[in-house]
Amino acid sequence: MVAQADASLVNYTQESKHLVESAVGLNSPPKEKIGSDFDSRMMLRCLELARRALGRTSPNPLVGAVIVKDGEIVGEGFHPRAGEPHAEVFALRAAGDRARGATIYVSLEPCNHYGRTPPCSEGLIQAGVAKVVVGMVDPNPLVAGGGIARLRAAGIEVLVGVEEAACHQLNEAFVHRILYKRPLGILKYAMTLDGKIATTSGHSAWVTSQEARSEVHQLRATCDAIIVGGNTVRLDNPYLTTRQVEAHKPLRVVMSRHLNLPENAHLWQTADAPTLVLTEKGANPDFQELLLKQGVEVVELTSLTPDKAMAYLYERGFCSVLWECGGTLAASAIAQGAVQKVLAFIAPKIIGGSIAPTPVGDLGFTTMTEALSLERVRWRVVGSDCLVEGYFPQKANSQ
Ligand SMILES: Nc1nc(O)c(N)c(N[C@@H]2O[C@H](COP(=O)(O)O)[C@@H](O)[C@H]2O)n1
Ligand SMILES: [Zn+2]
Repeated sequence: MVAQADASLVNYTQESKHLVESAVGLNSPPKEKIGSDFDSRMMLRCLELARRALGRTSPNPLVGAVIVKDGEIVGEGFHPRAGEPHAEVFALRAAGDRARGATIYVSLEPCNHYGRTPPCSEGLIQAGVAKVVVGMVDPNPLVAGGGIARLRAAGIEVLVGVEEAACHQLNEAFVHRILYKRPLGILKYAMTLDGKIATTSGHSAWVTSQEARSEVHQLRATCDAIIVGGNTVRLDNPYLTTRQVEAHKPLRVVMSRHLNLPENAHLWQTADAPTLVLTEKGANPDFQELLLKQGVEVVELTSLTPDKAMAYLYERGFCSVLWECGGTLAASAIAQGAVQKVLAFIAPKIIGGSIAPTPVGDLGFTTMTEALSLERVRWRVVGSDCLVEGYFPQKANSQ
């Protein structure tokens, strides 16, 4: 039985629930283009700015802002990390007095609450902006349309939904975290044309091309954590780094119930990225001591399952987790609803072998009608390989 994740929309008022459902594409029909071509260009610039903080803002979203006066950009900003000012504040600082009577473009609805920082809605009102163009409604129940309502109540013109799909795409992990109270789980694997991730002897270096492997390093830099099981550490001895000096370094997470892991794994011998081992209460105290001496963090959970691991990483403020595990753990993560998105690199190679490992282990299905179908499927060529991407269906629980 595969778990179906429900978005809990019960914390919203009836009005904000509709706004959020529409913004995040739950229960809503396709929409027409909103705003002019110039509005679209400015919003895409906001997204470009927001991307400068990729991987560094969790639990906060990626947000960019641009201020335009008389057709010219007079201020820009983006949110660099949680605890620091929001994108709008940086843009207002850059624009100074030129913000009065100007239009501000912002990829996410301005906030209207006191969090780690004061409400941007009030900052925009005080700065005297004439118009606010918003990419998407903020699904955070503390905002959820409240920022837009506050600006309109102050007499400011507000246009909502410019390049909404692109704004949503950039913050899909933040949106998922808010709605489902779990990080977005992304399962990534590389397999041959005949569906194998290694030969029968376990050799897997390399299934895909150099270009595909570089793309994986870039993907890692956008995620908060990369998770594997003990088997992957024993068989592949991975580094799980981004290999890029300047990039964000996601937390490397190993799930191991008994800590029957090699003492000299690359993960504990390389300090280039932080490492966390999740285990169960009282597991192998000697090995725990060895890990701690190597600077590896160890956390004992009462029971170690993919969902428990995701619940723990949610509490730590993570928005996105990349599953780079073997087939058995991948099947269990899918079955527990810990995977929402799949990225499959397919190499045009055939290695054969009926016992060679496959990317997803047994899900207990016996008929094709039980197969899990992905939606919003896209594919493109990367080097000599094909990257197929899709999502498991999600639903809103809005009674
Ligand atoms: N519009 C907007 N711009 C930004 O730059 C942001 N970071 C946000 N974030 C929203 O506010 C919440 C975080 O508030 P604090 O940073 O703790 O004050 C976050 O959950 C978003 O809802 N919004
Ligand atoms: Zn704000």
